[in-house]
Amino acid sequence: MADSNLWQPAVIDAGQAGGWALAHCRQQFLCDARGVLFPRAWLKAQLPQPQVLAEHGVGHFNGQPVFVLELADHAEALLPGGFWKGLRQFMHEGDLTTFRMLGYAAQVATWARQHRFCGSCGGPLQALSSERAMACPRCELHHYPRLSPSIIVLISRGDQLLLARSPRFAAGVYSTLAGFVEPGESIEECVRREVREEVALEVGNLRYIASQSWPFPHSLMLGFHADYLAGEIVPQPEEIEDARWFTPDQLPPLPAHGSIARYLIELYLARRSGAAEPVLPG
Ligand SMILES: NC(=O)C1=CN([C@@H]2O[C@H](COP(=O)(O)OP(=O)(O)OC[C@H]3O[C@@H](n4cnc5c(N)ncnc54)[C@H](O)[C@@H]3O)[C@@H](O)[C@H]2O)C=CC1
Ligand SMILES: [Mg+2]
Ligand SMILES: [Zn+2]
Repeated sequence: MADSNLWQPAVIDAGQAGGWALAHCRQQFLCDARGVLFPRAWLKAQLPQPQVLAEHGVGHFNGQPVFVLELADHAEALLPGGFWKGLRQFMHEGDLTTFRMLGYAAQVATWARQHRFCGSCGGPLQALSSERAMACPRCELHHYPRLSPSIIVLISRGDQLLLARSPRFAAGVYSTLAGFVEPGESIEECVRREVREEVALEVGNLRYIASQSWPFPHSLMLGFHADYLAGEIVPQPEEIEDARWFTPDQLPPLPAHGSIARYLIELYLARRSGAAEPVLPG
């Protein structure tokens, strides 16, 4: 279980001195033998100035302020004994408090990297100290962190579950269907559209189950269960390599523990068999 008192997100002015620093670049964090948090003044003294594209206060760890530095590239020589470690690896290692802190810092840092200039007028942006936003002094537009709502759905037909493979998955792994919400649609419409697009089936009786922040790089997963209504599976070319009905006693390799995909599958199996329900971390 994550200790919610140990890590608390907050907006902190980067003009403030002291605290700890994280160094991020494209979903990876700089580490050394001591870990991922560095004394901030010390770390900044090690880094050549042009390396630091942005700096944001992201919250408090154990009561101390934490800042994230977005670095231009993955140079390891920046730090004696330094190496880069991916956000996914932190997730797999299972230290939930650290993963929540790094997931949040990665989203802020990625957004900061991509919002140094105003997308409307092209002028340089400035961080606000009152809220998490980049403001344009020239045209007064405020740019907020980017979130991409995405649906994820477990479909069942009697005793069977529909699971599918994307070519991006690890060998052998099958998962629930997922996809980004599009402008103008409700999340229920999104579930029906994604299922139609990816496997050409019709589903009904949608039940919202749970949500999960998915910082790869900025998704918010909205998890559903749906019943099969009609159709034959036709996998979407390019997106879906294979999709099949599986019975609970013949399941393929499943997505990683901690993912909402895994949770939706395990929750359904637990409810069917009367076993203890799994817990979605977060
Ligand atoms: N936490 C979990 O258990 C799982 C999370 N996911 C996440 O769900 C999200 C959506 O799943 P996919 O099947 O990849 O989506 P999808 O079925 O909509 O297809 C992906 C395609 O959508 C387009 N796209 C990329 N970013 C977009 C955005 N922000 N808005 C709209 N379209 C975009 C691209 O063409 C991309 O190839 C991804 O972030 C994925 O990592 C997916 C499965 C499990
Ligand atoms: Mg998809
Ligand atoms: Zn502007």
